[in-house]
Amino acid sequence: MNAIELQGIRVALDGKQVLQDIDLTIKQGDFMTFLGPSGCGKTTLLRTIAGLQHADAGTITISGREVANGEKRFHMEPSARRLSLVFQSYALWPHMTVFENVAFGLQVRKLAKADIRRSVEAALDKMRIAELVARYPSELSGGQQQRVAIARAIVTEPDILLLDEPLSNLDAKLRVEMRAELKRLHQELNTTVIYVTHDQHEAMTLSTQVAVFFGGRVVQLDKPRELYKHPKTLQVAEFIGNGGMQMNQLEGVIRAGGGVWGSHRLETPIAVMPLAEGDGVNEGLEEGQEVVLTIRPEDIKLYETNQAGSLGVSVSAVFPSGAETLVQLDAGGWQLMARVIGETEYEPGDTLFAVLREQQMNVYDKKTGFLMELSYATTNNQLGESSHEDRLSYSR
Ligand SMILES: Nc1ncnc2c1ncn2[C@@H]1O[C@H](COP(=O)(O)OP(=O)(O)OP(=O)(O)O)[C@@H](O)[C@H]1O
Repeated sequence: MNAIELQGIRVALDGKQVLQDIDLTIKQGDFMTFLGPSGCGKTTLLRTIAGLQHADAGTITISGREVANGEKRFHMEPSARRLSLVFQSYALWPHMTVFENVAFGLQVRKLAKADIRRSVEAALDKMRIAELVARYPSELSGGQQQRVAIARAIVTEPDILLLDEPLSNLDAKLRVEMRAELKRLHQELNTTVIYVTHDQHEAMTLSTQVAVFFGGRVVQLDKPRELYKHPKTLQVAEFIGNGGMQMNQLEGVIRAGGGVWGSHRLETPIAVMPLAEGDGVNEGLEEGQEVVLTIRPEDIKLYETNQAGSLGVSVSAVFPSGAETLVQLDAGGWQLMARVIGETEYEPGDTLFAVLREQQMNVYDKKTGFLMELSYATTNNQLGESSHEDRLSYSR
């Protein structure tokens, strides 16, 4: 059974449409992340699922039960939806001990004292903070407070756990630690989790599914790996490419018999991809169509000797970081970043040969921003065997 189904959800706040026709299915046991820039509606959708915000239109079904219907003005109380919400601010009660904070939700339900104690201890154990049981929030670090907030959310054994940027108030080291804790917790509890963040790393490392939001719409729903490999629009590619996950962008143009990349403002193209023809392949391409190609640094391989289809480049800067080295390259005036595992001996000014792995390139229509499905005439891992003479050259 699906844990949550959203159909046609619309929400306006202060006369402004904040969510527009959201359709989304979240499966039981998924770790679904709502990812997107600030103000795109992630929190509003989370609050709408929780029942803290009413949908103007659309339906929400949780575990097969309709909990909201905008058209019918039906909105089930948040407490009846069997879900728990953890906010960015931990919102612990300062005058209560850790035990009392975590026990509160169970006391409201008037459970037996012995059962409450057992459940609270189990939740604190899961969050690895059993020893803090008698402390007050003011005696806890930020990370410990967030663990208490999560213990409080899981103690009621909700079907669904909603987490709104729960790590954003923590320092970098604690964030990494808590990320691992959340992953472990999800695997252990097998609860459906919805997680809001604008941090791509968090989304990639934690989620089973990611919904990318822009302007109140879900623009892509995918597994993290797919999202990383094939962003459906240039906007998504650029967003995913921020935050340390660099993405190279090259402008190009479609010419008869080939796609020409990185050449838009250059006399000589830095790369030409022979496009396959016939049987409807690559139909609809227009001569002169402007495109943007993206390729990740790890998909550019560097060689010291000339390779078939390689590109002559010069090293403009080297950024070692221990496990890997980023090498900035100048390709005929175009800057590219390549990632090399470990350390390198390369130095600025060195001449190298770069091979762009064609299967890992994404090509977008510059006008619409949508990913294009292109088939190339060569399927080897390199640029193709085209010699420089074969390349279609044109001037600015
Ligand atoms: N109570 C409100 N009244 C009016 N507009 C609101 C209200 N709450 C949010 N908004 C607007 O709705 C839009 C979506 O806000 P929301 O908080 O859902 O975005 P978000 O993607 O979660 O952003 P962030 O990552 O900054 O929290 C924003 O433009 C915001 O200004």
